[in-house]
Amino acid sequence: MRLDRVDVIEQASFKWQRETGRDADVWERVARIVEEVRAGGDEALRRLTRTFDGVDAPLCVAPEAMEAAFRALRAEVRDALARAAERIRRFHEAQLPQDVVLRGEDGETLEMLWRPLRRVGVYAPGGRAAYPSTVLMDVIPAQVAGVRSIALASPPGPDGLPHAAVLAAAHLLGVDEVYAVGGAQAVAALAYGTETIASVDKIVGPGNVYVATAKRMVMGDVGIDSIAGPTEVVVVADETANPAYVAADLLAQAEHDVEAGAVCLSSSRRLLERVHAEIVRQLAALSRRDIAREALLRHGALVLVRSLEDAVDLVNDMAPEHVELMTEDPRRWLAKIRTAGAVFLGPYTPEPVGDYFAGTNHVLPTHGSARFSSGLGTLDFMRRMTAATYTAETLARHAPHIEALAEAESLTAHRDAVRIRREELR
Ligand SMILES: NC(=O)c1ccc[n+]([C@@H]2O[C@H](COP(=O)([O-])OP(=O)(O)OC[C@H]3O[C@@H](n4cnc5c(N)ncnc54)[C@H](O)[C@@H]3O)[C@@H](O)[C@H]2O)c1
Ligand SMILES: N[C@H](CO)Cc1c[nH]c[nH+]1
Ligand SMILES: [Zn+2]
Repeated sequence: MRLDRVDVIEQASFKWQRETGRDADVWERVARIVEEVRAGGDEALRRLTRTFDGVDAPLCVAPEAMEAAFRALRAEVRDALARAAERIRRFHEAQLPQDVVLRGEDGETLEMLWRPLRRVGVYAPGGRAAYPSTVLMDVIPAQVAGVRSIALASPPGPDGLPHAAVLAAAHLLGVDEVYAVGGAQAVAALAYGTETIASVDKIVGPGNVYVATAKRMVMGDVGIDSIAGPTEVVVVADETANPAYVAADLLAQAEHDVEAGAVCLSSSRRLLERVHAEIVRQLAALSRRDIAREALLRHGALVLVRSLEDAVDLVNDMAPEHVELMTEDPRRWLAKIRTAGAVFLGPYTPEPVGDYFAGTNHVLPTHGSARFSSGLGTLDFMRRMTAATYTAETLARHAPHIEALAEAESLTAHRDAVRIRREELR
């Protein structure tokens, strides 16, 4: 999006450019970091932290430092964190699944049982901003799911510690294993382990393009939640939308990262022109205007669509992290949205309510990955396991069919494992 003159583009010429981390340069850089950590352990982590964070930081954060950070937090922030935590916990408790138990007609019992993961690594970003809210979003669903072992990684600031508010949030939630390490090196350490950091079964949490790329790279050796990279918002607005609200919400995501994306789709040229004017006006007063401006120049757009139907089709193709519906009857359009991380309805649900307080999770898939993955939730910290119990009668009834299938696959030992019992039962 250009900011020096009104810039509204037609739907036909809109192509959303997103940095995926797939480009050779980022991929190679991250691959080198991951290999360095695998080969060099703690020593490599310290070296990489010096390079990318510019500090010599001890890896482990002492519980006293977390408690001190919690005590030093402004009372209203402490109160807001506690209230947000309660709301997030409530919504994630409501997501706890039920086991399935099916008693079959031949006497068998078939079960699908949910089990918490044993140990997870959670990432709270900390490069361009501090994310105590992400600590809540990462940790609470894990706790609700019943995960016993949680390791939190977040990059150190100039004092060698993760941001004080991140430490305070960890203390509030009772997380006692915190590492001052960030970026791709943190993901590699959690995936493969070092002398100090024990490897985990799954890594969750958002981060910049290096974090997101490292998660892609270690996936398979450990589980990951989703590709939760630089944030994105698409606002679908009609002529009833307030241009100042639309502009404010685009800027709210643009201020995260120069790689953030912010797009408004509307069938009203007049609305888009007014949004542009509002962006220029509001941007000038932003504390992070340099980041937001760069993000808008690279990944921002005001797109004139033929109709709101077309806007929703476009949303489904883009599969953005966040969608805001600032239209008349937003529920009508919600019903047609199939691929988005999270949707915010109406003029009084700006996306930051979800970032901080509503109780929904703000760790969400970006870069089109909402086509196949979802935002973080309680189920991400659980896995399903099936169980089957046969009686002698069940086996006797099913044996001929199992044996026939085993023979069709030429797996005679399979057949015999059933036959040996059947013969004994005769
Ligand atoms: N999708 C989501 O759910 C979600 C939620 C919250 C935040 N976010 C995103 O998280 C990101 C946070 O980014 P951030 O940068 O502030 O913090 P970050 O913690 O993700 O990244 C900081 C780390 O990046 C590494 N790094 C920086 N420059 C590097 C380079 N040139 N080469 C290799 N490594 C390098 C460093 O190790 C540093 O510690 C933003 O893009 C934000 O939009 C996304
Ligand atoms: N909008 C970000 C990605 O969903 C999350 C966040 C945290 N703090 C503020 N915003
Ligand atoms: Zn945000």
